[in-house]
Amino acid sequence: MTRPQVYITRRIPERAFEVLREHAEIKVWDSDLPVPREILLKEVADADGLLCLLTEKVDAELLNAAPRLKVVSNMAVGFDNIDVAECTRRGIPVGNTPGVLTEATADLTWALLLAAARRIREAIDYVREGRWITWGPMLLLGQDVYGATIGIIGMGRIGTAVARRAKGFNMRILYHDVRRNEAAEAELGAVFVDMDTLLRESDFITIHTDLNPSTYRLINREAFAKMKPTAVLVNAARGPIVDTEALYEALKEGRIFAAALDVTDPEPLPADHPLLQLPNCMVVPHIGSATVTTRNRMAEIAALNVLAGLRGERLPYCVNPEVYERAAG
Ligand SMILES: NC(=O)C1=CN([C@@H]2O[C@H](COP(=O)(O)OP(=O)(O)OC[C@H]3O[C@@H](n4cnc5c(N)ncnc54)[C@H](OP(=O)(O)O)[C@@H]3O)[C@@H](O)[C@H]2O)C=CC1
Ligand SMILES: O=CC(=O)O
Repeated sequence: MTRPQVYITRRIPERAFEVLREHAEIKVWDSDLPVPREILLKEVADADGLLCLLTEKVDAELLNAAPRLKVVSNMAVGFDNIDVAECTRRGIPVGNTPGVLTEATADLTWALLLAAARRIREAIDYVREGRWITWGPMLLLGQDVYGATIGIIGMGRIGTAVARRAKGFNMRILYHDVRRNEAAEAELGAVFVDMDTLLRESDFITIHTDLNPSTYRLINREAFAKMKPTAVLVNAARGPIVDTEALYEALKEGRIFAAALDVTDPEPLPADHPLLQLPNCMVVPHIGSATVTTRNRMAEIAALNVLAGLRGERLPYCVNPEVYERAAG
């Protein structure tokens, strides 16, 4: 019997190969850089399973090029790179990797929040550039975190994990979401507010929604105009949720205190982008889930999703479960 073919679009942790090797022929784009689109379109021609990353666009063109595809498995929790409706229409289940990256991403969010509040990037540059002459009463003054107000946009898994950490800093926790999260309210004393209140009252604003039509450029000029001049914005979700030009203006003109971004629009941000010239902006290269343990777990789940799809079983983590209703109906 011929074994199913799986295409993996990048060098990923070995754990994925351990899960799949016995059951499928694996072909991998064995590089740390994304597979060029034209190669990807050729490679999926005989693929039964696709294990991809958030850098690959899975759209009708790709699906047309992959007539045998039985499963698309994203090694990420976010799946805005995938045309899920189109996959569903074709009866293809789509998998993602929720939960296992929640704590790592919340940790990174807090690393950014603290670093932006206390101007750590500027402070490191200051020392490295030999400008450190003496202790300075007015040197590199930042914002207090302990006891401040945090506004969390998107109180899902990662938003809630960020709020748990905020409890340890004795913060007042505001949040906004499309629906209330009563569990987070009961556990953490988080208070559900409208966006206006969150923007006006928060000292720290962190973003943890998925990217969807309702969150695209949710943080725009109007939103920045409502924030405190001392506010710190952290985006650890998706770049296009923030209007980059509006952010640049707000930072440049001192309408907010600082921003720290794990994700950008465009992504990657070119090295000569004006945002990178601003002392009150800190950018890291989309490393929210980048710990050894977390990436191993993500690889494992992504592989288990592929395996289930190849076997015609329900994916352990499926973003379009309606695909099974269609199949049953
Ligand atoms: N920087 C990084 O490396 C990482 C980034 N991410 C990003 O973080 C996102 C969140 O992950 P996770 O917490 O696991 O996902 P969840 O689905 O648990 O949380 C997202 C929350 O955002 C809510 N939401 C959706 N639209 C809006 C809106 N317009 N206004 C307010 N809230 C909204 C969702 O509500 P509802 O469920 O009702 O739609 C949900 O409660 C991912 O989609 C991904 O894009 C994730 C991991 C790592
Ligand atoms: O951005 C990362 C993800 O898992 O989504």
